[in-house]
Amino acid sequence: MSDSRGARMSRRGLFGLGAAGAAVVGAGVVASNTLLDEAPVAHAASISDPFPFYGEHQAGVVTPAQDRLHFVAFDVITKNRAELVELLQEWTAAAARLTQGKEAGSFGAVGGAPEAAPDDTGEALGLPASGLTLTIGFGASLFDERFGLAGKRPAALADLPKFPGEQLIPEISGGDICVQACAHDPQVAVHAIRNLARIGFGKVSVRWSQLGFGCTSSTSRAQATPRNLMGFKDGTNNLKLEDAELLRDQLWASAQDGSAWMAGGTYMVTRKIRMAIETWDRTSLAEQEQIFGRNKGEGAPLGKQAEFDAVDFAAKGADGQPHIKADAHVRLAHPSNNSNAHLLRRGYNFVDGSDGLGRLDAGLFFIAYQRDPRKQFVPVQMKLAKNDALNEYIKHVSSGLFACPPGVRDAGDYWGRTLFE
Ligand SMILES: C=CC1=C(C)c2cc3[nH]c(cc4nc(cc5[nH]c(cc1n2)c(C)c5CCC(=O)O)C(CCC(=O)O)=C4C)c(C)c3C=C
Ligand SMILES: [Fe+2]
Repeated sequence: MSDSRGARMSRRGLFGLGAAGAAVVGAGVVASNTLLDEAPVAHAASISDPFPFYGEHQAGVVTPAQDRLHFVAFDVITKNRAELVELLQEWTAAAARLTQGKEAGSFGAVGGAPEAAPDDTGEALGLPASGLTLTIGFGASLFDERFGLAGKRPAALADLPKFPGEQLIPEISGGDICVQACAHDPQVAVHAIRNLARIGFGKVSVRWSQLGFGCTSSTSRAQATPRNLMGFKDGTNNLKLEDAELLRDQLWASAQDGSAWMAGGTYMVTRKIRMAIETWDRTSLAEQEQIFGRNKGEGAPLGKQAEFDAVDFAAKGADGQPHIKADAHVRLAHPSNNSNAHLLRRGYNFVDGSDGLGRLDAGLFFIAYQRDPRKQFVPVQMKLAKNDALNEYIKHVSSGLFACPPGVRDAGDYWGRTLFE
């Protein structure tokens, strides 16, 4: 393709920042990271700004959770390993551009030859980076015989067991490769996934995807805790980007874990969890609060006053009963009752319309990152599935487990290089 009309154009360069008056987010701490910093993510100065793409870890994990999600799982349809590697390289180049507020390719939506399909789809023209992060993960099914990866499947990528009560739909579960796109503008997140799918035409096909809004977990102490669709603050006792020691211990994989290619990476579990919202809405406030073990207004542990007061599972009320019941969600999920297992939760609300019976098809698209799901998500979820009072109101319908490789170091690197090298 000729470059004659195609001077490099960015969304920004062409159409201006469009960021005037953008809200300031976080605590006003400006992103200051450089390549391969130990703590790669700070806070963008505004919700229009970009987060760095290159670094030791992928962005989109400890990055302060953005408001919108477009998550996609692909099946790889090419059987050719070289073609798959080439696609990962093309995707990486596009992701490096998109996350910085540029178009997917150097010609862009309108700068290429008129007789060729544009190398950007155009719907984000004029929009800023909007805090877009793109995070890739590899599912267990990629590690079969097709690409010679069978010997490289990490032990931590073991299939999840069947949990009591789950009703998984295979068509919206699993996948060879996933990409999590998070941004403050839904059009920017959707544009990114759409362009990755376009670039992957003939090599991958979309298996399933999910839109989300109103991040349901804060991942930084500078963020206010958001609320889930049950109306409760969600993410109060989440792993946060400021917890450096816990992140090293509980989030990032190391070479000593057994798969050297995953050093600096992490494991992502996704669960689409439908809520019986209409039933929940007819449940008394007192019962709702007992189910979670926190109050609805402040998000304080029952028996305490403020959101971040320490939980006391031994404390009892005047009736001699524990403030936080045996089957309360936070009692069952708390690290102190789970061999100190922590999760970095980064989920989103979803409403996929209604079900034709007058009920909203709504819930939580749960996403959790961790160093080893066998020691973290699996035991916690097994306990919840068996005992959680919340189970009366929720149903797990989709599941995913992905190994998210380390970050892309620089423009010569690509997503998954350590796996394919
Ligand atoms: C297996 C992991 C978890 C699933 C699945 C899950 C589903 C789920 N959670 C909420 C709402 C809340 N969860 C809260 C706390 C909390 N949840 C988990 C794990 C899972 N939740 C953990 C590890 C924790 C932290 C427990 C603690 O340390 O105290 C809370 C309280 C506020 C908070 O700390 O985030 C709420 C509210 C829903 C609605 C849901 C499924 C639909
Ligand atoms: Fe929870």
